[in-house]
Amino acid sequence: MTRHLSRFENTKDGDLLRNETLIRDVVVEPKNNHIFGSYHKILKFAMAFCILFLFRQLFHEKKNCTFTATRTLIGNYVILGSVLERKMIDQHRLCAKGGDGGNGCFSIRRSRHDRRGRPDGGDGGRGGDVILECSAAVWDFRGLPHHINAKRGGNGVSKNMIGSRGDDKVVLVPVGTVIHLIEGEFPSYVEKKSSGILDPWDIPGTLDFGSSKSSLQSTYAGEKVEKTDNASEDSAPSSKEDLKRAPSPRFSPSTGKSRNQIESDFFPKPHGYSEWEDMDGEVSMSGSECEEDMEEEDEIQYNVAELTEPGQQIIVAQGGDGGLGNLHLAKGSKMSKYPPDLKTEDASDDDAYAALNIGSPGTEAVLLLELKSIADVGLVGMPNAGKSTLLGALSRAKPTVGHYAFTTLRPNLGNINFDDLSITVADIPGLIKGAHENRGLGHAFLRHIERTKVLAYVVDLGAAIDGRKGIPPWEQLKELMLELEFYREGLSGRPSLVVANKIDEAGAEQVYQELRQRVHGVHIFPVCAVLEEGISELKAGLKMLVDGEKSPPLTLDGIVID
Ligand SMILES: Nc1nc2c(ncn2[C@@H]2O[C@H](COP(=O)(O)OP(=O)(O)OP(=O)(O)O)[C@@H](O)[C@H]2O)c(=O)[nH]1
Repeated sequence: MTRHLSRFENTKDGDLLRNETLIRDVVVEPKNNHIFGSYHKILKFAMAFCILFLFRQLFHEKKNCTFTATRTLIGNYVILGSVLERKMIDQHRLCAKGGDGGNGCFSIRRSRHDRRGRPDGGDGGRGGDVILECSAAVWDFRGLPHHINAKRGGNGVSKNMIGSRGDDKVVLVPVGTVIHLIEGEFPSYVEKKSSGILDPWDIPGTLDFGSSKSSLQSTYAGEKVEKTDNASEDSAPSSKEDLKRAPSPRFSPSTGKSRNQIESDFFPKPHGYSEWEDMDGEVSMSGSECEEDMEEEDEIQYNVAELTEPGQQIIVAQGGDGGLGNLHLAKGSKMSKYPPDLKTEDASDDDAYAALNIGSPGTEAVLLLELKSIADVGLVGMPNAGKSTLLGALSRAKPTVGHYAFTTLRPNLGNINFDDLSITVADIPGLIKGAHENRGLGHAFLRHIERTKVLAYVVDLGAAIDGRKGIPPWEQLKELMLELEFYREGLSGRPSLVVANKIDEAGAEQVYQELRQRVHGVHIFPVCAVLEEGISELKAGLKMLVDGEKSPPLTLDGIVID
């Protein structure tokens, strides 16, 4: 599937953000390693119980009971499996908080030769980041917690020892996760992991901003990615070196001054270094300006980032910087005199000192995660049209098939392999009239169609024959198209073909002939998904469309209805 992702990279939704950021060792959340984590736990438990029971019976040489126990074991597994199969969770609200930075240490090292002593307090370690990692092992957002907090950095210690860095929290999310920002800081892509020993002072960057907001382009994993237009337009340091020198602008609760302001009081700015001026300007805005910004941030910012490739990582909440130990505070600052003469130092300096000594809080973000499946072909049809059966016939996928509507509750993916190409096909839950108003499975269905390149409309030829109360295939087509258009204009205009399914049913041949007369332009493929008839022709038709060959699409004008 990875190979096809690049096809979406230039779509409006597919614009990616990236950042130059180093990342450290990570602790993977074991809970999310499998979509049905809890489901499998229960099954394992049931299996273990039954196996124990089996051994007990064997031990007592009761063969009849052994047979009963085996049957119970299989029965339990099947029943639990079907009961616990639940609806896909493809939307998730997440509150992420980066770990706070550790506090700097205040320590004076005295010796026989140096009675006055020297400062040797180490700095606090950085807090951990909250990272979302794209993984093919995860199907939906099941098991993903709503609140994720990364670990706090360790406090600095004497003998100039830096506090330990807080552990990152890495959670796995499925391929095709789109991130919307409700509140907080913009996420930033992790470009590469550092292999060496970690620097607790290493500050991951925010977004990589260039001179022109819309023309900014960079590479991620060998592919070109673009920053979305709605990304933040603030100025920020351009290189990692600058980022190290310019700590993130945060406010100190004790002094009311920003961390930048305090640090610039203590450490003189390098001559001609304009970024400091910019950063200061940004931080020292008036209260009313801050409030305005806060109000703006309350609105949801859609599609700030998306994860489309396994292994991609994004920092959604950054750890706070560690506080300075007294060794660093003394160096290069006004406080070169040590220990400080508390009588002569003024109170504001004390406050400022305390503010620098305390680690910064980690950033917080409230996000809305949304899953949009990525496939080359989307099978679109009314419930019971035979989409799941068709997917099984086209690929080796084994989706659930049932003679009742809404058997499919989540998109199933399958691959059609050709010598030179592999096509991903998604069987999407059935669509009913009013789906755009969230009827039936509504948006849960339509969302997944947005990402497919080619649409295969699956119609049931037997729906209205022999006095059945179903909808004739041409009307099915019209309703499907209207629902797509109501949901998002232009969605139905993608390359498409029509699959006339259930041709094996009595009277279906006449319906097929009528369908051909009523629907013009688009290619129609008669198939019997159950018996796998007409499948090879359909595969060839899909390949042609995915390859980008021109073919007349289905249009509303091309459908004739009485
Ligand atoms: N006679 C006949 N029946 C078929 C054919 N294809 C599918 N069916 C039957 O139609 C019923 C519905 O099939 P599904 O594949 O579950 O249909 P679906 O479109 O995935 O249904 P939803 O999950 O509700 O969207 C099942 O009973 C299938 O056996 C076909 O080619 N011929």
